[in-house]
Amino acid sequence: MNSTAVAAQKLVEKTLTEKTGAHTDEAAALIAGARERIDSLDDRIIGLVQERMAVSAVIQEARVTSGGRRVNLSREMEILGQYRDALGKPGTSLAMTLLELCRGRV
Ligand SMILES: C=C(O[C@@H]1C=C(C(=O)O)C=C[C@H]1O)C(=O)O
Repeated sequence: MNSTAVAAQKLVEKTLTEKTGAHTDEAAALIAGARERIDSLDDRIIGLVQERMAVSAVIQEARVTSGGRRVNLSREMEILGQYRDALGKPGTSLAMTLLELCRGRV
């Protein structure tokens, strides 16, 4: 690497360190790599939420078309319990947000 390349590389490293808040290059590289994995997981989670919304809409549509109600509270209680059992109290909030996305506010 010539001196310009070394200077450019140092600039990139400094930026990476600043971006991650790490105090060593090693930690900054680890954080940058792990953040890529988180971005990829978030993309998949968003895709799954959108898929859940579409499946939920099919169920609600079928029930409403058959003369029933859009919302089924006993089923929603089951879902809230499942998320709370798996994730603790914040799991309930997460499930409420998911249900709100899937069927709108009550
Ligand atoms: C999808 C359904 O309809 C509604 C939406 C739900 C959901 O998104 O999980 C759960 C209960 C209902 O309020 C269902 O009854 O299963």
